[in-house]
Amino acid sequence: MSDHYIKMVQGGGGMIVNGISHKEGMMEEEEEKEFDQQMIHKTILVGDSGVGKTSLLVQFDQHKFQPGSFSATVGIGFTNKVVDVDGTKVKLQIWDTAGQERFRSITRAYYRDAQALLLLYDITSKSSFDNIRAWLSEIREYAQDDVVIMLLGNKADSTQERRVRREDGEKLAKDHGVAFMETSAKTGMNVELAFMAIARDLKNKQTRNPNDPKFCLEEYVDQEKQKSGCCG
Ligand SMILES: Nc1nc2c(ncn2[C@@H]2O[C@H](COP(=O)(O)OP(=O)(O)OP(=O)(O)O)[C@@H](O)[C@H]2O)c(=O)[nH]1
Repeated sequence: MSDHYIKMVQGGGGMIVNGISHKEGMMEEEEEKEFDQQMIHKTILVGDSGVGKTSLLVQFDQHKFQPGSFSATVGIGFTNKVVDVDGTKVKLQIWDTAGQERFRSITRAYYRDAQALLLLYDITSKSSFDNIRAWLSEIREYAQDDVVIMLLGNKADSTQERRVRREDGEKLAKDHGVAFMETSAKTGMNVELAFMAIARDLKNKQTRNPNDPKFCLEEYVDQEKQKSGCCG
């Protein structure tokens, strides 16, 4: 799988991207047996450089945040994560893409295999928010028609530096028919919820009986946010 990386440091059995150790990308044979291949879902993180894609994934996977100097992702890498949705194990294969323009053609090549996309902007960066429309049209052009999309306004902990109002994020998401929440890779706010909502939607899509009511990601996200009493 290391071919998928333009530049990557191979560490003992694992993979290192941006100095952060990712879990072994290839599934172990034993682990693979446990999973119905149909239940492995490709999810891609996209958005401008610096919005916090790698940090979000590290927070979800390792419950860690590494503050300090920013090192842009080069190429693309992935992390496997198993989550439990109502007693069913769902495997998310989460691809962390490079936000820099020069890597866009690589990112695009991964869209068509993606079942879900987490599209991030940084609430302290107006330009990252303004670019969301362009990201969405690119996604519509290259990804599958039924891809699950969630818009995330990251760095919600940075209240002093906020440049994008939550209402504006909500409106944009609504206009494009996608789910929305604000997250913080730093504090962990809504990080688990975002990935769990995606996993639940993907699982429901797959196991749904034609007579069951259709799962609505946006409604589910809203309900969960209310339950947790969270604003984001
Ligand atoms: N305060 C705060 N800082 C964050 C958060 N998420 C990421 N950062 C910081 O933002 C910078 C960029 O984060 P990355 O995760 O590397 O961004 P990226 O989107 O992966 O960037 P590319 O790899 O270039 O596409 C780093 O300095 C992080 O520490 C957050 O939720 N809150």
